[in-house]
Order: sequence, then structure tokens, then C-alpha cells
Amino acid sequence: MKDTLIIFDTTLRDGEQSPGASMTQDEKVRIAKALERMKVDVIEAGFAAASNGDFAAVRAVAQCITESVVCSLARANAADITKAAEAIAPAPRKRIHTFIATSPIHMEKKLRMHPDQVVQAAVGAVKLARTFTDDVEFSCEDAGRSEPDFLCRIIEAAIDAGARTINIPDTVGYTLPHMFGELIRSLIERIPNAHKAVFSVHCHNDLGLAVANSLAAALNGARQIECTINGLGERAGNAALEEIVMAIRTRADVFPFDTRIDTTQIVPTSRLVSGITGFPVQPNKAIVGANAFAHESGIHQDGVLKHRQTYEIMRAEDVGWSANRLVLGKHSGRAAFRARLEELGYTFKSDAELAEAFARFKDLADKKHEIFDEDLQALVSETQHAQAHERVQLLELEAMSKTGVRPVARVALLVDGQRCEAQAQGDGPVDAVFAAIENIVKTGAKLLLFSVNNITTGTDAQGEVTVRLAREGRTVNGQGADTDIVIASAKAYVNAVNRLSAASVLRAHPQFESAGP
Ligand SMILES: CC(=O)SCCNC(=O)CCNC(=O)[C@H](O)C(C)(C)COP(=O)(O)OP(=O)(O)OC[C@H]1O[C@@H](n2cnc3c(N)ncnc32)[C@H](O)[C@@H]1OP(=O)(O)O
Ligand SMILES: CC(C)C(=O)C(=O)O
Ligand SMILES: [Mg+2]
Repeated sequence: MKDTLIIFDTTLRDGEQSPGASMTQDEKVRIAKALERMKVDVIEAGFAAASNGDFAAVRAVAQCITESVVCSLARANAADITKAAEAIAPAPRKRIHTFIATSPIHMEKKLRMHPDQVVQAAVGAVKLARTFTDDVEFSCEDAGRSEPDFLCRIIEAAIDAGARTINIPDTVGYTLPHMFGELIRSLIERIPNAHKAVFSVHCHNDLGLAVANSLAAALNGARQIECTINGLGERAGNAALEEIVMAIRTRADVFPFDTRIDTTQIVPTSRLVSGITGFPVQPNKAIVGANAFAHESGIHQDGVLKHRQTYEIMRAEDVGWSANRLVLGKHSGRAAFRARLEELGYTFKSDAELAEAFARFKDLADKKHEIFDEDLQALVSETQHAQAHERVQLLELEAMSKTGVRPVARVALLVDGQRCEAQAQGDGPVDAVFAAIENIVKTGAKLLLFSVNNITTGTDAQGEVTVRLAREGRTVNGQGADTDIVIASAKAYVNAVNRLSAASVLRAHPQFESAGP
């Protein structure tokens, strides 16, 4: 039977300390619920004494979370601890996390306290916190740069005072994995009452080592890891929860412990956090980046098609992606090319036909970064593609934006030779235009991407809009250019609708067939 490693998520506290990542109370509650769904053991909901807003947010989280432990951070002083206790009071399972810095530089230059005073403050804080809850965590801030002898002294005192979790933060991301592992091992060995507490780590990513340091610590006896979704956190961030959890799950042969995390909730939670904070996830980010399960090279694609594990150590579905993705580009080979076209309903009568289409595909891929479904369809069936382009045309467009009034747009389209008109409101003029077009063509497609680029300079620049639509597993891009961005957007949407039509998707949809005046 393996040990359980406690996952302590601090996205709402240390994560929010990322400059620009502030979250509203409602947003924190939504994230807390997602963390609970993921079966995070402890949710650090904030720093209650920081402001009235932080207090209210911690309290709101404490009111709605029942399974996970809800925690508030507090400095080692009575005012912070009392606030923390008040904020977490409604939670059925609650923790106070109190901390004080233990490194020479922090004690002397920041706290301006003698080490004896620091020990005294820590003991007083833990004792006071214990009057509110049995679940008290004590952190030695900047432990990574603290003297081990002093750490042993203050931790022993904190445990005697009632701390049940001892957290060793590498506050400035200074340690290296072998050193940090060794520090944890020696603290547990040297502190006489260490067995009365769970040892925890909290690593920052200033040198990109937060996850490696956390895992090294766990291999040396730590049984709680503090981490954040997408590695959010002060400066370069904290250890990324998704990386910690998936390293432990994937290398179960190495780690003598596991977590309770429901890994299928990882990607949805990552998306939620990224959407709320506005911090995009880099495409090549482990586990949750858009490319984490995407394969572009032909040799890799051929391998994955033959046997997924040739190039994948995890299943995309296990972390919440719908599936892995073969990206067609200039590095792709025949196997992936043929597989995607077969998925789109095309078959090749002979190897020669495949070879000819593949040669055209490679020429195109030299000019274009990524090849989308409509490009493939155009390659194998240019006639059909050309005809499809004429099915829907933009005839007229009128969009109105006015302060205080919801934007409205009216469009007239020519659909298979018939004039159709519709109008709609939207969050902005472009949204209204798309809604009006949809009122006519009724594709029901999902808008995956909307981007605007200048293709000339100056205020009279041509704007080029790209719209990416997805429907029934097919993805198409549409482009439109105009000096008026709203018109360029309408053109791009219509272009994408035509490409969906070329993908034979719309033919199956009576609304589109019958679209008329
Ligand atoms: C490593 C970490 O992530 S630590 C957590 C970081 N999070 C935050 O700072 C949360 C947001 N902070 C805040 O809103 C404010 O800083 C507050 C409300 C906490 C304090 O505000 P202020 O009272 O104005 O103090 P200020 O921020 O200027 O300075 C911090 C004070 O706390 C003291 N302090 C710092 N850490 C601790 C501690 N763990 N225990 C006790 N005192 C501490 C400092 O020495 C300083 O004291 P001083 O004013 O006597 O010199
Ligand atoms: C308050 C502590 C745990 C912290 O965030 C750090 O030291 O980085
Ligand atoms: Mg921190």
C-alpha cells in the first residue's frame, strides 16, 4: 500500500500574487469548486488579513467547500491569525497556515528581529492558531536559504507548540534538487519530534526547478506538496500541480506514494484558471499546453498511429484532453496525411493517387505553417472546393455600436442564389455580425479562434481577419480582408462557412439547405 501525498493548492493565494493575476470573489469560488472536484486535499483560499476583499473571498470559499480543507495564510501575529480564523470558520475542515522568515537575510534585514524573537513569535502564533483549529501549519519562510541548525530549533519548537504540518518553502527558488532533498531528509532525521508532523514543501520556480525540487523533497520524506495550477505564483511561479501529479502517476515505478487527484479534471481546471487570470498557457507547457499531446513530425505520427505509446508517456484523455492530435505540417508523412483524409471521408484508389496528393500537400506545407482540414479537401477535390465557395456570399452588412446600447447587426447573404436577411444583437459588433450570419446559415459551429492582423500600415490599414470554426470533429479556417474590421470579420466568417460546406458538413443540415428568404 502506497503512502498518500497531500496536494495543497495555493493558486488562490500564492497564484494570485503573480502580478496581474488578481481574481474576484466569484472567480475564486469557481476555481475553489474546480479544485475540490479535482480532489485537491487542501485549498489555500487566500490571506484573510490582506484586505477586506481577501477576507470576504476566503470566507466565501469556506462557505462552499465541504470536502477539501480550506486554509488561510497569516503572519505570525495575533491580528492576522484572528482574521484567518474568522474567515475560515464556516468550513467543515479548516486550517490556519502561519509563517515567519527564518533565513539570516530575512530575519536581519526584513523582520529586523533576533532569531530568538523569531522562535518566540512562531511559537506564540502556532499556539494561538491552535485555539481556533487543530489543523495548524507552520512555514519557515526562505527555508531554502536558512541555516539547518536554526531550522531544527524553530521546527521542533513549532511542533511542540502544536503545528501538525511543517512547511519548508524554497521561497526564492534558490535550491537544487539534490540539496533540497538532502535538507528535508536531514530535518526529518534530526528533529526529535518530527514524527508528530507532516513535512511539506513549497517551491518557487526562479531557476525552473520548482517541480524537480518538490519531487526530490517527497522522495526524501515530505508528504505534502504545495503547488498551483499552471505553475502560477509570485515572480516565476510555484511548482505546477499538473506536473507534480502526472510525474507521480506516470512514474509510479519510482515514487512510493500517490495522490488522490482526479487527473481528468486537470485540463478543465487549467483552462478555467487561465481564462480567469488572463494568463495564457504556453503551447509547449507540459500536460496542459495545446501541444502537449500534438504530433507534427511524420515519423512520430506514423509511430503514434501504429502504437500510441511510441511517442506518448501519458494518455491525453487521462488529464482531460479529448484526444491526442496529429498536426499536419511540413514535417508530416504519408501515414498521418492518409489517416486524416480517411477521417474526413476520402479514400485513395491507388498508391499513385496518394503519392500525387501527398506531393501537393508537401508543396503547400512549405508555404503554410499548419495545414487545416479545408486545405486537405482542396488538395484532393479542388473542383468541389471552388463550387462550395460560391454557396454563400456576403451582400450587405450594417452594424451599429453606441455607448450604453447592445450592438446590433443586419446582414444580407446570397445563399445558393437566394437573398436571405437576418439581424442579431451581440456583445460587440463582430459578435452581432456572426450571430446574424448564423441566424441564416445555422451551422451551429463553434468559434475556436478570431484574430485580426494588419496587412498594411497606417490608419487606413487593411485588416485581415481569421476565423476558425469547428463542427463535428472538423476544423476550418476562414479569412477576410477589408479596411473595415467588421466587414473583414463578416467575410472571414462567410468564408469559413463555405469551407464547412465544402467539408460536406452542411449538406447534412436541413436548416442550411432550406435557408432562404
Ligand atoms: C513569501 C510570501 O508569499 S509571504 C506572503 C505575501 N503575501 C502578502 O504580502 C499578502 C498581501 N500583503 C498585504 O496586503 C500587506 O503587506 C499586509 C496587509 C499583509 C501588511 O501590510 P502593512 O501592515 O502595511 O505592512 P507592509 O506590507 O508594509 O510590511 C510588512 C510588515 O510585516 C512584517 N512581517 C513580514 N512577514 C511577517 C511574518 N511572517 N510575521 C510577522 N510579521 C511579518 C514585516 O516585517 C513588516 O513589518 P514592519 O511594518 O513592522 O516593518
Ligand atoms: C508563505 C510561504 C509559504 C510562501 O509563499 C513562500 O515562502 O514562498
Ligand atoms: Mg510562495
